[in-house]
Amino acid sequence: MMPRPAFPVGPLWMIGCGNMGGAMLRRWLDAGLDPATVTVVTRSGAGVPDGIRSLRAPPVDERAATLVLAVKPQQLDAVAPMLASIRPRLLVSVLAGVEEPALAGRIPAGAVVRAMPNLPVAIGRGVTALFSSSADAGVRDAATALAAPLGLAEWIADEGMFDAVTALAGCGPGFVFRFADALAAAGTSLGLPQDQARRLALATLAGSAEMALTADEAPATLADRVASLGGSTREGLNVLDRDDALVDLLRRTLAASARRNAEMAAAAR
Ligand SMILES: NC(=O)C1=CN([C@@H]2O[C@H](COP(=O)(O)OP(=O)(O)OC[C@H]3O[C@@H](n4cnc5c(N)ncnc54)[C@H](O)[C@@H]3O)[C@@H](O)[C@H]2O)C=CC1
Ligand SMILES: O=C(O)[C@@H]1CCC=N1
Repeated sequence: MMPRPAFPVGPLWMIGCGNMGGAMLRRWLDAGLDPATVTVVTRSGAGVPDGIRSLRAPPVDERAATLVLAVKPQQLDAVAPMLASIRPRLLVSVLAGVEEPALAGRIPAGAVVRAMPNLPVAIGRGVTALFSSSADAGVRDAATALAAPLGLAEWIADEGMFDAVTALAGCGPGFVFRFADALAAAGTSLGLPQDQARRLALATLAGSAEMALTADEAPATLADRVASLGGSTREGLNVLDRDDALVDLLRRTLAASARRNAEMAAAAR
């Protein structure tokens, strides 16, 4: 296995540390990020990992080399003024929708990287999409080094694709968790005890995903392998496939999320 790239040299400040910031930071610390180089700035002080300096305003005793912005898009204008004179080498924003010029215009930095992580980064099995208009190799290496311990990291060439990537991978775990519940509920409706149905649903999802990730064949081929001719899986697949029911449902699901990302982008322009 390739050695993981080293974390960028500190100090690293994280602004906002809720569901996503907290998941990323905990994973970075597990992966060897030096806690002494990290400062978290939040409104409430809640949710900051033990052993990390937690403040309500940016520190005055150091300058951030890397600034990770992890507040909600709607909170950007509340935090931007206190960050406007920091001028970090690298600003990494995980804000859905909010575009690079909107970030650079509010928080001057050597370079801006948009990152779109998802919740499984907490266990190092997430997806992080990255975009920057900067071609600087140092900037790209630093962002890649931050994303690598979180799971799969992919650079996106066109910022216009970022709302789509966000809908698929950023929001995706929410849809998968909902699917897991629906699969379990469907099992319960056939008579299985609720806790057993949930265990079976989650293990089935995990095993199928792992198998699809490592298989040489496409998921469609794997589905055909489950569906024996004249058997019961085919009957079930016929329900999902009729009039492209599942594909259509997911198309509308992702389109709704992408639309909301575009609205948040427009609000921040
Ligand atoms: N939750 C998720 O799965 C994902 C979230 N994101 C992005 O991550 C960002 C954060 O989302 P969540 O973590 O879910 O939200 P959250 O509400 O859990 O966390 C927000 C954090 O910002 C802090 N905050 C709010 N106002 C502040 C202020 N004025 N000054 C300092 N800190 C302040 C809060 O104290 C909290 O720590 C969003 O921009 C979202 O688009 C991106 C990908 C996935
Ligand atoms: O729901 C949201 O707006 C964020 C973006 C991706 C996942 N959560």
